Amino acid sequence: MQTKTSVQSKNKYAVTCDHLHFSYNFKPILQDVNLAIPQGAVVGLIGANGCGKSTLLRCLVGLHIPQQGQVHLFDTPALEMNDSVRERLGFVAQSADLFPWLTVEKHIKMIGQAYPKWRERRALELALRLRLPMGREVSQLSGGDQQKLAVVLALAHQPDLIILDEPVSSLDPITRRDFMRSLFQDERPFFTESVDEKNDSNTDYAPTILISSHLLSDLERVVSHVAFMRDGRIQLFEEWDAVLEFVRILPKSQFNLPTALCIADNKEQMIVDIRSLKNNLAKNTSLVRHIEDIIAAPCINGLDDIFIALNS
Ligand SMILES: Nc1ncnc2c1ncn2[C@@H]1O[C@H](COP(=O)(O)OP(=O)(O)OP(=O)(O)O)[C@@H](O)[C@H]1O
Repeated sequence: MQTKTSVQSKNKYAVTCDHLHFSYNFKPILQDVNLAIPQGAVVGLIGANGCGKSTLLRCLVGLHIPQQGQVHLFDTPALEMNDSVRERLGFVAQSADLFPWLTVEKHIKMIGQAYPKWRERRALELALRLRLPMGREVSQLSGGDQQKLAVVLALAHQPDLIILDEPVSSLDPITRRDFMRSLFQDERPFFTESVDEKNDSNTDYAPTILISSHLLSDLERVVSHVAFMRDGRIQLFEEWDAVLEFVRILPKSQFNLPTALCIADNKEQMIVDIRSLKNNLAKNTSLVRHIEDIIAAPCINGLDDIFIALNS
């Protein structure tokens, strides 16, 4: 399983975003988005409908041009991506971008011609494992099968950065579980497992993965990091283990801390990180009285807890 332990180095980023702003027809969608995703991280991008997740992902891969700010993929500006960076990227948009008249098998064979590192055999294996009907044209595939094919195509050139925009939204629960296991929970990512390629020199392949999904229980099993968006801003970007250990959701009726000390708040609750509260103890005497109770407050149970607190 690829976990936070496979995050290679905090100093090496697969993706950085600096003060990104994006508007549709003067309507601001992304507002001062900053992100630095370490290489090897598996990041869950989470947020309510319409908060800007797809827009952000499209800015990251250079499909949208931000009005302000910069995106870098492996230190190259996204808008100046050359073929060598493009080959390191696998992107699956929310609606699959496929040729309706081509079969599954033809897609796998044809798309490969554009990539020097294309693993056709592995792509065929994954397609079979996901029970894709190889001889059927895309126009006759279900929405879920189209999603699966788009992911197979995005992974087959062994990209170093995989960006998936709601890749499992049309899959039934059993297929979804198999699919997530194929991608994340094997000993190594699926594409390095092929028996006939056991001697492949690239056995440490651990791509950086950014995946947006509303299926939070699926995400929390596989992510090393979480990025929560609200109203076009990144509200929280953190290692998932650190969130589980240090984040508390507190009732305002019991604790009423200054908003500046919170990650976010709603009418009834505050989301806090006890590490930053501890750093502020010297400046805020009322905190001193509360800090032990705050530390003793229950940890969060899952991504649902934060999602609900951020969006209620
Ligand atoms: N082409 C467009 N023109 C104008 N507005 C758009 C366009 N595409 C998206 N928007 C608006 O931008 C906002 C963000 O949309 P986006 O698709 O990025 O949200 P999202 O977080 O991915 O939502 P969801 O979870 O529903 O997929 C929404 O208010 C949406 O209506």
